[in-house]
Amino acid sequence: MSLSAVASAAAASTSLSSVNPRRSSPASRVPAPLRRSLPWRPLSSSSSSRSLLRPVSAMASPRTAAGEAASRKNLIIFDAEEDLAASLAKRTAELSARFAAERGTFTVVLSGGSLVKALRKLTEPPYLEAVDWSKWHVFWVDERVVPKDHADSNYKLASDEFLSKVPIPAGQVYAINNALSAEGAAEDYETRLRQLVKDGVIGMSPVTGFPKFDLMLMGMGPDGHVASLFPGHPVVHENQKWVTFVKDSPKPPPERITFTLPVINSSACIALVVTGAGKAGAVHKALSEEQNTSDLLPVEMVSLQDGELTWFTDKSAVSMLSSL
Ligand SMILES: O=C(O)[C@H](O)[C@@H](O)[C@H](O)[C@H](O)COP(=O)(O)O
Repeated sequence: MSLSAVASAAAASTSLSSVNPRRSSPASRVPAPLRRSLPWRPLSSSSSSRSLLRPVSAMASPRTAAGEAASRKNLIIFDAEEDLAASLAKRTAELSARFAAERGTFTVVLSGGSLVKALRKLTEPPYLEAVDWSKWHVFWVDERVVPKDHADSNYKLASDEFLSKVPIPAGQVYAINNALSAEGAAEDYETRLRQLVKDGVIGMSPVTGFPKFDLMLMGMGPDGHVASLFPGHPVVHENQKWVTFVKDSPKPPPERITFTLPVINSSACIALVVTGAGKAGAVHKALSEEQNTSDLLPVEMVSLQDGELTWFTDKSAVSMLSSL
C-alpha cells in the first residue's frame, strides 16, 4: 500500500492517511491537502476536538481538471473506539449539513453489526441539537428477513441504539416489508427506492445510472463481506437490480435482502467501520499491494465511481498492513 499523505490527527497518537486505491483513476492518486481544522462553525465551535478530515469544501464533488468523475479513498486508524465514534459522528454531521443544504434531504444508509453502536455520539450533544434531523431519510444496505422486533433485525438494532434517540420523522425511516418473502421484500424495497428517486428524495448518479445515496455507513465482516454480499456468492455480481436477496447467507440468519454493488458504488460517501483483530486478514487483502485480482473479496469490489470511501479502523484491524 502506498500512502499519498499522512498527518497527525486530533486524538493522541491518531493518524490520518490518504490511501491510493490500487485500481484508482489518475485523479484519485493526487494527494489532497490535509488540514486539521474545519470551517463548519456549528460543530467546530461546540466541539473541543479538531477535525481528522479535510474541510467539507475540499471534499465536495471531487473532480478532475477535465471535469470527469473521480473517487477518493481515505484510511483513518484510531487508538481507541471512543475516538473512532467521535470522528464518525463529526463526519456524519458535516455531511448531513452539506447535503441538507445542497439537496434539501440527507439520505443515509445503515448496515447492521458494530457500526450501529459506533453512531452513538450522534445521539448526544452537540450533535443531537445541531443536526437537522428533519432532513434525514434512513435506509438499510442489508436487512435480515425477520420480524422487526426480532433479535436478528437490523431495524431493531438501529431503532434501539440510534433511531429512537434522535428526532428523525418516522415516515422517513424505510424499513423493509418483512411480511413478504426474501424475494418479495427485495422487489418491494427496490420499488420504494424508485418512487423516492421520482419524488426527488434520493438522487441518481449521472455516472452510473443507479441511485446515489449521500452516505452509506457500513461494517465489514471478517470474511470481507459488506452488506449481505458474501465472498463467492453469485449476488455479488448482480449488475441490474438495485436490491436483491439471499436465502443462504453463510452468516445467520440465512434470508436477507441487500443493496447490490452498483448501488453501493454509486454512493457519494461511504464510511466503512472496521475494527478488531478478526478483520485484519480481510483488511490486509483489501488494502495491501499484494493482491490477487482474480479472487476479490466483496469489500475489494467497493469502488466509488464519483465519491469518497473512508475506512474508520483501529490498530488491530490494520495490524497486518506492513507499510504503515
Ligand atoms: O446484516 C448484517 O449481517 C450486517 O449488516 C453485516 O454486513 C455487518 O455489517 C458486518 O458483518 C460487520 O459486522 P460487525 O461490525 O459486527 O463485525
